[in-house]
Amino acid sequence: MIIETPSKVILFGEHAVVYGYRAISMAIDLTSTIEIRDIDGNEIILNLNDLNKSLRLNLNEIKNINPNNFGDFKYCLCAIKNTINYLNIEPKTGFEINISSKIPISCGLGSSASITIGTIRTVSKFYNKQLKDDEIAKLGYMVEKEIQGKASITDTSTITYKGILEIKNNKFKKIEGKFEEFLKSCKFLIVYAEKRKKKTAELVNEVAKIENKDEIFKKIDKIIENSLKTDNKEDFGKLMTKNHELLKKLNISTPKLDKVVDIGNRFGFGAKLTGAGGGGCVIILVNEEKEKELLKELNKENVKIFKCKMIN
Ligand SMILES: Nc1ncnc2c1ncn2[C@@H]1O[C@H](COP(=O)(O)OP(=O)(O)O)[C@@H](O)[C@H]1O
Ligand SMILES: C[C@@](O)(CCOP(=O)(O)O)CC(=O)O
Ligand SMILES: [Mg+2]
Repeated sequence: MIIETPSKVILFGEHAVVYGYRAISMAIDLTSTIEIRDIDGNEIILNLNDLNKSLRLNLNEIKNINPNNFGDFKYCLCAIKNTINYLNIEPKTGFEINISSKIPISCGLGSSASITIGTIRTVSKFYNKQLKDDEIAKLGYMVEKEIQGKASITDTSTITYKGILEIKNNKFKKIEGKFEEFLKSCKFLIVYAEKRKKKTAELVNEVAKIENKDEIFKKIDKIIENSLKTDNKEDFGKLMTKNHELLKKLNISTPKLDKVVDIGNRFGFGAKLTGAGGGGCVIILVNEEKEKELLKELNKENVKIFKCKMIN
């Protein structure tokens, strides 16, 4: 059995959302693929194809492991463990899981949440249990929280329910109607600017220590309130850039991210870093009249450009 799972991009509100403030996020068509098959014996074999890493463990170990001791395997292992415990089954059949992904790892596009939700769907189906999306999203959120320490439902909910979500107080609402139509008419570019040196967990914990963070988060919340009322790309882009300026005050931007955002401002309607920051990706709202110049400038910067579509 093979299951493909999307990733996400945060349009506004990363970090603030961890503290109950608003965020807007969108599921995108960069996907991870998880394959599961039964094997003889009572083992679990995990192959992380992109990282060239494999792990074998005994089936009866899984229920009590501490995933945080397993490096890059931790999201996948925690998802397997929590799913088996939630389903309340005694696993008897061994299985092998193969993970491969088109989502650049640890750069703000929710690769961890994609792997987590994909693993939960795969393992529950393997045991012939049909989980509802609400159960899958909840299990996924518990995994991100367990590994990150602090987390919001943003990534796991967006990847489970797809489309565009508004998150507030750790609850979500699907964005539909006029604002959805406006967002669908917007062309976004996702630019992988540089490798991120830190994992989301570390960045979330660093932001937690910033004393005036609530003041900054309140300003971000106001930006989102205004963005929800607009149907003008120029205004929307300016709001994205304003959000970026506030993220800089949380010390999660870098000179490279700022440079790409600057190009996004000069040749597009606006731009901001997306996800936990500290490197990784920038999202740019394209001004189609200047798209050629935008791409020309970006191509001078040794970046990778993803033209992603929203998945619903
Ligand atoms: N292709 C993959 N194969 C295996 N594990 C992955 C893969 N992509 C992501 N992960 C897991 O997710 C972690 C990165 O998560 P995180 O730091 O939250 O970054 P992101 O912004 O991409 O979600 C990796 O260290 C690894 O544990
Ligand atoms: C920083 C945060 O708001 C988003 C993190 O996204 P990512 O793992 O960088 O894709 C954390 C969260 O919402 O759990
Ligand atoms: Mg993540």
